[in-house]
Amino acid sequence: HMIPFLHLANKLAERGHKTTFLLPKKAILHLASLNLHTSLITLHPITVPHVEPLPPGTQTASDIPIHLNNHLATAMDLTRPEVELIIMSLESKPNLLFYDMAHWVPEIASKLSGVQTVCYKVVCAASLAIAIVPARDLSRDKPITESDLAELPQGYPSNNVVLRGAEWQNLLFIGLEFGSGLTFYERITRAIRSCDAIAFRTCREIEGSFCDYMASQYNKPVFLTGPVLPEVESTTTTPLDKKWADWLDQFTSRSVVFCAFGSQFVLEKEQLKELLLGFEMAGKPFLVAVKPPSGCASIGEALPEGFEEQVRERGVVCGSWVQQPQILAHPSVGCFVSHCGFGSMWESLMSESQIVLVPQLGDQILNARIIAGEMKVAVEVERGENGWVSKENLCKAIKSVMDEGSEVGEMVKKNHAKWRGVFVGNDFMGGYIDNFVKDLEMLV
Ligand SMILES: O=c1ccn([C@@H]2O[C@H](COP(=O)(O)OP(=O)(O)O[C@H]3O[C@H](CO)[C@@H](O)[C@H](O)[C@H]3O)[C@@H](O)[C@H]2O)c(=O)[nH]1
Repeated sequence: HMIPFLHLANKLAERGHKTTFLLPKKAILHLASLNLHTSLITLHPITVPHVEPLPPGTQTASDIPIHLNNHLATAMDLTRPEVELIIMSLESKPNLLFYDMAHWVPEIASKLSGVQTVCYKVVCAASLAIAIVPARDLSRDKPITESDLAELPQGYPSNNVVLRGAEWQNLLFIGLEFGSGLTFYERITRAIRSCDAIAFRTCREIEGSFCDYMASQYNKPVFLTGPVLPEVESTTTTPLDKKWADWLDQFTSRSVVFCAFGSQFVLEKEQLKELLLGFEMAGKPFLVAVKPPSGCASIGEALPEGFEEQVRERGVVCGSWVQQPQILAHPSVGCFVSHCGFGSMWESLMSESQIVLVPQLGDQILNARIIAGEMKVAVEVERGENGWVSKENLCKAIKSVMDEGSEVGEMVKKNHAKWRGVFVGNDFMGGYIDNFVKDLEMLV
């Protein structure tokens, strides 16, 4: 979640506002190049204390498998004294404190007079509206079940942006512990209840009803920042590495399939193998950038036998971080196979690529319902009963958007162009930020 916070700091800096951004040292190394206004944005290190059973040196969620996030949240809570000290010793008193899951930030603000707090949410508003609202009485006395969740909270504003059947399992984690003895549900409701304003990285055009629902559930003002994305073509943005630019340059316009699944999710080895066979089957050039699957130290261990030989001319699998926005902006890329994390969702909507979705976690499924189900700008890959994504289904989805003359392909392309026109035209993003700044000024 640090990338979207930094994007927002950049937009505020463009309007002359200063930000001090507290984050782990390792994240600073990784994200420093995204800081486009070093004179106004200070990246200030914090030390993440060791908490068992986290591997030594853990600093961010992308260092660990998802089931350990609970302990990382405990470690985050232990940074509170350091965070408080840093805030108290800032040269000038801040007007606003932004936070996400650190529910205790408003308690620090209350020690300084006149400091307002904003709980900034960088997941879709629908994912909070469906799960983490007071209308759900998720008491801790009994474990939360799928059927508890499948009953929508009273007043939830959609019958389409929902999970179905076994997909509800993806939300059971909200009843589990997420740091310092709190459940995820308790942590997030506490964080939202204690802020002065809630902010969402979304827009009214696609999530207005969910934002209104959140405002009424929490009885708080809700401010929207819009998508908040940097200009990929700008001179301040680091250009795409030559290695990838050269590789992509050899293919014709819009012919390459690019796949990435975000900073967090780790596939099972067999599922990754199956997906790779699906890319090969689709017959297009492809670049897959995913984390090595569970149990594998490197991506090489996860490749199907003879795969590298077979796809040498047209396929690459990379197990480390690539510059996703720059790759999406390359003219050879024609299809983005994405997990539909909220950041990737916005980046895909702004791109000219066709979009194929393989959502993994609960919020990603809701994002997919919004952009594939409601906006009809993307195709979601069908899963088998056990949640398995077969090579045939992946190949079918890719071909449905890439093959010439495909009706589905034409339909999503037309809808995507229409929505892209909305998001890219008329200073859509700038207008949202300007309004957001006005909302903040009123709050202050
Ligand atoms: O190799 C990579 C992989 C990712 N990215 C960037 O990293 C960000 C990834 O963000 P996102 O698409 O939101 O995915 P996750 O990292 O998986 O995000 C987490 O946070 C999201 C909210 O931002 C939630 O929607 C997801 O469920 C949760 O896993 C995007 O800006 C990508 O461009 C890269 O640049 N290179």
